[in-house]
Amino acid sequence: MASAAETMSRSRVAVGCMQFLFSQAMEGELESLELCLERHIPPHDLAEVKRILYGGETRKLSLPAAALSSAQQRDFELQGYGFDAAPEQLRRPRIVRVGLVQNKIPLPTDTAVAVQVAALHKRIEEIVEVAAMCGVNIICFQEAWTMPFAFCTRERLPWTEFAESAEGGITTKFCQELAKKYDMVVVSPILERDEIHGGTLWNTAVVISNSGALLGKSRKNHIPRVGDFNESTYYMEGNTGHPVFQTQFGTIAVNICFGRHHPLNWLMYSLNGAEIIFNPSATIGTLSESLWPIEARNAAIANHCFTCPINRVGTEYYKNAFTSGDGGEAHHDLGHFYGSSYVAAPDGSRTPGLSRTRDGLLVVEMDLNLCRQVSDKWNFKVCGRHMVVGLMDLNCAVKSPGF
Ligand SMILES: NC(=O)NCCC(=O)O
Repeated sequence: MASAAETMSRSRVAVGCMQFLFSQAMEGELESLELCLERHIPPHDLAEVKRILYGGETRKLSLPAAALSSAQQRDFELQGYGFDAAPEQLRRPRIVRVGLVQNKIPLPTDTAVAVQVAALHKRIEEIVEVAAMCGVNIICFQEAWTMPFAFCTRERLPWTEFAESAEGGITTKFCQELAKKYDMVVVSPILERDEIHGGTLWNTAVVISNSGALLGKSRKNHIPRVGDFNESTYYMEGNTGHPVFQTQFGTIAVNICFGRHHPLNWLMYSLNGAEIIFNPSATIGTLSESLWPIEARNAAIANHCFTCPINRVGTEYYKNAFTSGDGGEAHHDLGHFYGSSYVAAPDGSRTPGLSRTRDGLLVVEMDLNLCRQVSDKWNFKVCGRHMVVGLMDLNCAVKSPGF
């Protein structure tokens, strides 16, 4: 016969699972802004609406039938778009395909840590396989992709057990295998435990070359202290500066989630040479959805580069209730992660977003020559450089008022 404690713990797990299934099935959320526009705007106005809202209709990529049917079987959305540049006399086009992955957590948050990580690896593996069929050269996953976004709870265990070494952890090894197998650069944002520096935690993107070699890492440099985003309970602002990574397919950088609210952050990655800046995120509708279409797109315009914001999807349920420290009721979830991953180009145009509710892979082909072409036209970065020099002067003036 089961003891009272066993019975209680079994029924708690059952309640957790039921609530998980409930939240997965009952979101009642708008599926996507674009589908809504397409459904309700008369066809003769739609092209003009898209031109005004998105900078025109982005070229649709024709993706392999096998990829489309695999995505359908595996229950995720697959969309593909292309950005072109003008032909040049001295430079060949520099065509690259990027893949953005957004996904729900496949298991309830109270499942054993190793089982959750394995399920996420499996889910990502099946999406990456489809990305490879679509000719993706660089793929990026969502922020802290190997775990639920549990920082809202402020609990230590079991969440800190999801942290791994950026250099030798099982997730980095897994991504190195994927990179080699598919000849693909992999950007893998994880919760990092830095074992050789006191076991500290960081929110880190690991960048792996298409050969499988580790190119380096970039740590989140702005940490939210807003609503239930209690991340500074676990880690502080990163200490890796604004690194860029030279890959076979272009120079890339990773500006993790909250960093997208800071225009100077994007500017620094871009001044260091980034042509594509990924922004793996975890954010919710009530907090940031009206900012989402603006910030990364504005960064692409201001810095003459491509930007790739990625957001997770779904509602993640936690067994123990937590509060927002604002006198409100204790609750069991952070809110709805609204997906809507997209790519913005330096000329200000952008792709439609992926779904607000479904797992998805966005494949985007881009000609990196567009970055310099737009830069030569608008020259925003020349003015940006003056801004940085100006700020440095200001800093000196404050430190030594007689300056
Ligand atoms: N993950 C994260 O930094 N979220 C904060 C909320 C936001 O930046 O929209």
